[in-house]
Amino acid sequence: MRALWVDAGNGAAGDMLLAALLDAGADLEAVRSGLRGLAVGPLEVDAAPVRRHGLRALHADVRVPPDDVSRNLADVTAVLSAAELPEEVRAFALAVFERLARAEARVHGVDVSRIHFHEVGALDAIADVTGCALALHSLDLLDAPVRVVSPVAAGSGVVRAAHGPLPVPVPAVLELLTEAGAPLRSHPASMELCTPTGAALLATLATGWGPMPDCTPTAVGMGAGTADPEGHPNVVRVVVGSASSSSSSADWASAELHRVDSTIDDLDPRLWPDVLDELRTAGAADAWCSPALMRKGRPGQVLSVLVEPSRLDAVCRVVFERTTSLGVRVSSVERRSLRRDRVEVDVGGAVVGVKRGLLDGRVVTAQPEYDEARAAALASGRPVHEVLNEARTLASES
Ligand SMILES: O=C([S-])c1cc(C(=O)S)c[n+]([C@@H]2O[C@H](COP(=O)(O)O)[C@@H](O)[C@H]2O)c1
Ligand code: NI
Repeated sequence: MRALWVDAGNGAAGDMLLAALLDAGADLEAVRSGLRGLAVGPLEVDAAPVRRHGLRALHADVRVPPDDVSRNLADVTAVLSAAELPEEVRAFALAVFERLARAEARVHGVDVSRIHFHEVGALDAIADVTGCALALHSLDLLDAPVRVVSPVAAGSGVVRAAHGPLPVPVPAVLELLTEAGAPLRSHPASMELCTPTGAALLATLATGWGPMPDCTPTAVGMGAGTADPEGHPNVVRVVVGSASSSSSSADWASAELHRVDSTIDDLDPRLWPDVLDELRTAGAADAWCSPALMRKGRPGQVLSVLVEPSRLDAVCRVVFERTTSLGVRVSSVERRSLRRDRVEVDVGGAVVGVKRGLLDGRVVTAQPEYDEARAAALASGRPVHEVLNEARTLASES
């Protein structure tokens, strides 16, 4: 079973990831020819060996025509939709830009439809993202069930961007990594180590976060950034291999998480939705409540949270600060997640997205996005359950 581990312990940027994947054996010609299919070019990429702190690495030189267009998500989607690309490559690149758009929307406090990418929608970002998608495709990793990313170093200091000076980690990076439940790693370098494009790529490709999974490596890639700071090698490492049975005995990803439980019978019930939201913001991979009958026959809730080890303290802090809990139980759990994808189906002329769970190459669950099914039902005057059933059937067959 194909497996990928990305070592982002010195940060990550789009061009560094592309270089690392090329160094691990991705076909440069396939990347070049895919980029030629984008109508905004010519987008050129070359790769050359460099040394960073005594280590050999590959540097990707991505060249794009002069461009001062400010693009929004619809513009980037149009570019990618019109391009001649393998469908999985297009879907991956679109997913990266959708993540970027959601993060930008939250950072700037506007609706996703109204965000304008500045640097992150520029041609070099489009080339980096599409190039990484093509490189992952060439390494047969786009649907690999095990794709783990190490704790990410985001850096510190201040960077000058189109918005003016931004604190590092830049806001979009923190949003992207928080939404994805990524563990962060502190790093001595005072510079931007992880860029928004790098964070969006990591978040989209990661099926899990943590140390290298049990695997037999077949290739290693070192991707260098342009900067060569004095204090550390500015590189991303990737390890490509096959996952051994202990990391995942079937077509699913495995991750070691903590589970935090606390029984609570005296919290104002109106506060629960905000508590669950705050836990997710603090890095919870999942958070929920289940009703329980407690001491003295009082109805209460068992609050349960799944969280990466590096976010455990932040989650416990939210439980103690935002609820009436006086103590939590922490245990270790293994989470197994089905490989999943998203397809879009046409139900009576309306597009409905469907999330599918895959096992051994088969679709075992297909769940239409309720809001999209509801909109399609309203537009056609059909009952929602009929639209849901049709979307589910179409997605299971596609
Ligand atoms: O383009 C935009 S809107 C933008 C937003 C942010 C925020 O954190 S908000 C940061 N930046 C900076 O742009 C450069 C380029 O980023 P790439 O991901 O394209 O390499 C980088 O310094 C970001 O911090 C841009
Ligand atoms: Ni921004």
